[in-house]
Amino acid sequence: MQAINIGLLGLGTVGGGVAQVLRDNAQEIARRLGRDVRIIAVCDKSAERVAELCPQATFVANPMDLVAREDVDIVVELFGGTGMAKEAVLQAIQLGKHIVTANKKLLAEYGNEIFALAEQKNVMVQFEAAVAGGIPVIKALREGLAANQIQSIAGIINGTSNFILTEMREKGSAFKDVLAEAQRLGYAEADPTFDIEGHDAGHKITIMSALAFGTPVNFGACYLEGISKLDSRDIKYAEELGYRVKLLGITRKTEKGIELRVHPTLIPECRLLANVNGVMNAVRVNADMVGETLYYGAGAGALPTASAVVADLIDISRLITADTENRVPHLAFQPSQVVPQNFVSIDDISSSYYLRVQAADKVGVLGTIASLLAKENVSIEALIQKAVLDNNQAEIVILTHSTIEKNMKAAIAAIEAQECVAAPVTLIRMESLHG
Ligand SMILES: NC(=O)C1=CN([C@@H]2O[C@H](COP(=O)(O)OP(=O)(O)OC[C@H]3O[C@@H](n4cnc5c(N)ncnc54)[C@H](O)[C@@H]3O)[C@@H](O)[C@H]2O)C=CC1
Ligand SMILES: N[C@@H](CC=O)C(=O)O
Ligand code: NA
Repeated sequence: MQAINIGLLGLGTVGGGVAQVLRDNAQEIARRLGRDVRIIAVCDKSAERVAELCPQATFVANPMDLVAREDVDIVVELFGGTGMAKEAVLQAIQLGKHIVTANKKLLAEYGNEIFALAEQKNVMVQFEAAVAGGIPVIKALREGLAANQIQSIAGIINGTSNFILTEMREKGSAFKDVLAEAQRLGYAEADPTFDIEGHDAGHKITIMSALAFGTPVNFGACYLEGISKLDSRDIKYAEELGYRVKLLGITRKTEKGIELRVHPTLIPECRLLANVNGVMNAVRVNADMVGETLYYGAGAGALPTASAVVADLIDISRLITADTENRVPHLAFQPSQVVPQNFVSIDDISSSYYLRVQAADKVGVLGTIASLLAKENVSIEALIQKAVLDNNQAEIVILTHSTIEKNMKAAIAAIEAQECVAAPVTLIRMESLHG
């Protein structure tokens, strides 16, 4: 059988991994697929890197020339970002090329336009590497769980943030040193703010939310809060109370609509997700028939991500001649069934909370705080006073029962308005992750 010809846009961390996987596992892949997969053309800023890593391929300086090549069957987009990547992907689809991409930003922001054009042009856009790197979670959501109504997804889906949180907790390392190490190891995005401010996890949970609930991708509806403002004291106090702090992406179907959010979260240390460390990712899916399932593996890095890219190449190569109706729909549901739904504002979610209040260490302060919480219907689950700080101040750590976020924020505003309260109150949401 004729080989499948790949045109590669981007030979960076992931592109280099794809070249290596296709080279080192060429025989295994051909045994599975019944034909060879070969990279025939590469566009990258560095012609030298192309000559070194893909000596068999033609270097192409202009991405538009690569996507226009008649001998290219599948375009693999690994540029990243939404500039040239978007232009080249749309043009490739226009020209009838199938696409494999690892670009979650592109799909979370422009997926609706890209999938609509792909359906019109009868081509496939595959993106397993875009969510949780090497973990086949897109496959699980689109195919493995297709018999279910999905209820919720919660995941550690940014390897860089999880690596930083793990190193801070285990070794007491400084935030910026660990971030530099994550960049050196090829885990971080070209602009690492996307990792530490929650955008990357937001892109990924947005894509999973669309797949789970049959909605168009709607990144604008995603609440984002990253790890950059986390204080190591909160990680320590959480630990003393039996919790770990993780950056979670959460999407959940509720009576009010779909929740879609990313934020640091306290998780009981006995839960599996609390014990996912380093660059590892894990996604927990709750669905009505199967119950809880958990997917774990490397969420970033050259070879794990390339593993997902090459799996998509194999999938497309198998389906290339299949009728359109036999293909798995891009967003898991038939295009006519992908319908807009209501998303819940962060103020209307229900959660329990960890609060840290810095206040004067004097009689009556605890009582004042407790009564301000009670006034907003916030009930306290645990309250401890931590070490007395300089200036006669103490830190009060409070765990609350579940309450509506706007009530919690109203109580915090009232607490912060007290003269005895010396600094903004720290709030971290909690997830019990049971049931
Ligand atoms: N690094 C990782 O662990 C993972 C990355 N991803 C995604 O994979 C994609 C690629 O990421 P990396 O390989 O880490 O990035 P990278 O920055 O290492 O590689 C990008 C490559 O594309 C080339 N490039 C970019 N724009 C170009 C243009 N206009 N013309 C020619 N060459 C151009 C650059 O020269 C570079 O070699 C991104 O969308 C990223 O979000 C997804 C999962 C994991
Ligand atoms: N920067 C991302 C890479 C994979 O998607 C991460 O750290 O998870
Ligand atoms: Na994946």
